Amino acid sequence: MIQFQNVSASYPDGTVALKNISFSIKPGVNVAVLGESGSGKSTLFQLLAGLIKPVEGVISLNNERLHYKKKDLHYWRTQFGFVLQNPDMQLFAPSVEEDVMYGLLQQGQTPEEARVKAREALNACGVDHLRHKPPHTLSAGEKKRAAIAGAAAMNPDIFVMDEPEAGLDPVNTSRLTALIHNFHQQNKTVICATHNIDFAYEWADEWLILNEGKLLVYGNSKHFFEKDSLRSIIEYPWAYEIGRMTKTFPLTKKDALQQLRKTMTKK
Ligand SMILES: Nc1ncnc2c1ncn2[C@@H]1O[C@H](COP(=O)(O)OP(=O)(O)OP(=O)(O)O)[C@@H](O)[C@H]1O
Repeated sequence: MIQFQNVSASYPDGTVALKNISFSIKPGVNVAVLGESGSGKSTLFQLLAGLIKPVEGVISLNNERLHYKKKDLHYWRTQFGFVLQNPDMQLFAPSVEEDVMYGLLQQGQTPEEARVKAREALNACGVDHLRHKPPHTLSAGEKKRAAIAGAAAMNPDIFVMDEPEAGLDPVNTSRLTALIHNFHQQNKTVICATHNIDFAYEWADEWLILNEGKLLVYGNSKHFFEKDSLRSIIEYPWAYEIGRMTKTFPLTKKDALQQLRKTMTKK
């Protein structure tokens, strides 16, 4: 279980990016982190990665508090797979395959084992054909998928992804959704910041909404969108809206489209 207890964070220039945030995320849950630009999503992820320290409050995983000594941080980070907002910050090896293998080799795996796992992850993310290319020559969407493959290859319990769908075309966004469902089946926790609520609606169990550095609401999918008061803050997923109109509440875009077709044919 990941816990934030009264966590506040600020930057050296004095910007207070998060104010007194508390929440708990149970293992195996998919959480969508939403909020306007500048609301504090990336700051929350930097805190989770131990890249910045809170000015107040406690961050813990399975009741173990995050400490900032090099050894503690190293252990903490082995439990997470991070996908940063900007993949250029993450990809550095001469080839995509070497990049994905890097973390595995650091773990002490043999080059043979590392290559097999890297190929599996690259395949799952649809970038195996790019494995020999230098990462900087990839398109933005390809870089993103290579970075996701790097995290997936390490088989962490928790994935933390900052706008992983940004720059992906619809086919690759669907692939990413399938990958998240796959992680879910393996009881992994997925925490994902996104501006695309329709993408999140396909996989999120819980929703965490930030507004100007404050935690506005944390709720589960079942009743989350029934609160009409949230309409002034977020755009509702279109699949939910169709479900509400037709009183069917489908969960997937495919179901929603089918429902819409049925309703249109009746008329
Ligand atoms: N290095 C920094 N130094 C000073 N202020 C920062 C720094 N990084 C972020 N901020 C500020 O902290 C606040 C939260 O920023 P953050 O990047 O966490 O927002 P975000 O919700 O991830 O935004 P976006 O959706 O645009 O990625 C903003 O006011 C931002 O200007």
